[in-house]
Amino acid sequence: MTTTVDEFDSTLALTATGILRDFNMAGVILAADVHVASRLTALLAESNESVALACALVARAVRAGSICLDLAEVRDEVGEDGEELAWPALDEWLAALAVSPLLADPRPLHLEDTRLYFDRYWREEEQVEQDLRRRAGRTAPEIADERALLAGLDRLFPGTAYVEQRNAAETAARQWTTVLTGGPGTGKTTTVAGLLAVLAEQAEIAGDRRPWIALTAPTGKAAGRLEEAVRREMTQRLDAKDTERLGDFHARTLHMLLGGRPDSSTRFRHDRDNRLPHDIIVVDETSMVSLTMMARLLEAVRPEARLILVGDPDQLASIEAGAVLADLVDGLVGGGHIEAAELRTSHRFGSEIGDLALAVREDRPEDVLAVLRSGGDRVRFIEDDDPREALRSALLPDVLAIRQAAEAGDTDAALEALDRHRLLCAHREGPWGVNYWNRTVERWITEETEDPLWDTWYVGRPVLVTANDYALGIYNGDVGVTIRLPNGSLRVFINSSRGRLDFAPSRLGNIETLHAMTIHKAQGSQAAEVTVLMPGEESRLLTRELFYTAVTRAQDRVRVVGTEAALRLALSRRALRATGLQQRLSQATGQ
Ligand SMILES: Nc1ncnc2c1ncn2[C@@H]1O[C@H](COP(=O)(O)OP(=O)(O)OP(=O)(O)O)[C@@H](O)[C@H]1O
Repeated sequence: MTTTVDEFDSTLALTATGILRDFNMAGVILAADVHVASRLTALLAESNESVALACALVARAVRAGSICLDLAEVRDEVGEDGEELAWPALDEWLAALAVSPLLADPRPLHLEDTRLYFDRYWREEEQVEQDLRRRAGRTAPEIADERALLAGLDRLFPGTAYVEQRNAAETAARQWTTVLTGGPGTGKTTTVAGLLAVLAEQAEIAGDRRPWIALTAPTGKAAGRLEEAVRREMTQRLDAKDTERLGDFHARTLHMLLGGRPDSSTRFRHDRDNRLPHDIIVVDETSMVSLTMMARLLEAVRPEARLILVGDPDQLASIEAGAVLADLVDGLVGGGHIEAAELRTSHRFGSEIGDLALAVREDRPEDVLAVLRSGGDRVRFIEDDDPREALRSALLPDVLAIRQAAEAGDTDAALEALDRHRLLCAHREGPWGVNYWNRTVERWITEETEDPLWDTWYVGRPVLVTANDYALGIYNGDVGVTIRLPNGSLRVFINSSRGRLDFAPSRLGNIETLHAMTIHKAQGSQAAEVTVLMPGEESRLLTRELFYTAVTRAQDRVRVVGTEAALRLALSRRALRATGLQQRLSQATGQ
């Protein structure tokens, strides 16, 4: 058999030989993975091909968000693409690794059972495990006045409607580390606000100063939402005394809380030698926190500070390596180190979106389809493999409303129209991708308005900020609109957690057009109405977590566009990430 090699295909490593070449040609590993393996094996004079292959496969695993490679499972996980390849037998593979210079000091790789790690992730995982075990092993925090605690919980979470939240708050009040989990609208923020009030009351009773509280989240957008939601709870539900006890606060990104350093993207001003001064640290959207950030946070939290990790473990995990929240639920709670604080009842959605989300979480595909097809107001399923017409009629009214308001210089109306609707795509490129749909919407605008939109910056261009810019005060996930000022010039107005800011277009670097957005980027944000464009069945991104994350971005209405086959496929596939944190935490003694 002869194979034609496309020498311009950047995924192919033209210099690869032997087993690396075979795996590369089959599309299992990319050129970048081959380079990592070749460099490491050359540096440490390792000639065993199966070790080189293991190296390349670890690089591949990390690219896909795993912390490590499970050698016992990789063959199944690769599936069809690897069927014809000469995989090493597991025992021989492990034996070759055991004597490899790559696993001797200074070891770039670590082997733990059948899990193979790059050193950095192995160390981070171990640090996270040990810090969590240490925190869980401390004597429980003292309650200044038991009766006042119970009375406070009853006051802040009254009646049967709040029982779940009351119990979660009580659990959290009695431990140093809490993982507070729940789907969207299950009252996580309400629980946090009530818990903070109870803890502040306890501090007052004990004669301590007002607790120093940090509210934080992995993205600026999520931090902004957290602050807004806690403020809302304070004004709507807490009485004046509780509010006064809590004092004023601002939510910040984890980067800002830990204190970014110009010389490093993975090290911060606050660390084990310079701990955070706070007494209570609340982290929202913990599903988006990577292993590296969790490691940095845990080393910076004082042992006698409470840590409350809030999130939804069914959502997509961080785009960086790790699936920390799910591991904490399975390992820290499942391993019996701490008590669970889980919220299950949705209070926000009309029941249809709540029912849909629950059916996805609980893996009931027939019910998912039944809710989607029930013909209700809030959930619609447009079963079409050519979504153009459906999307045009769904999107155009809001797109034109943004444009009209932007032309008239009405920033409020333009930003309000922008928040009404999001088109979410799984991919960036290709026919189901954000780039294609951004261009398509722009073409529709041209057809409707006869404006050719020659320039990148046009009136009504909605934008998404894609990187934190501390100098400008805008953060990854912030959104804005390009407005025409009375003098004819264009100015971009962005809703940031620092308030509404405006800029000349030329000052903005990390920006994308926002007629469509990837589901990954939409994590941590919501819109009144969401249209989810399902990719074709061949999409590798199609997973249950992706679909769940997409539909739960909607506050009032969700429209799913795609085929039943694609939907069923998504529901049947989990976004698997190999990590060892859960296993480590589940072991009785992990020291
Ligand atoms: N026990 C309850 N009974 C009725 N309504 C509630 C209850 N708890 C919370 N709510 C209301 O439900 C909505 C969602 O609550 P909250 O914002 O606390 O949920 P959440 O889990 O933080 O949501 P998300 O993560 O999706 O932002 C809010 O409007 C809140 O006031």
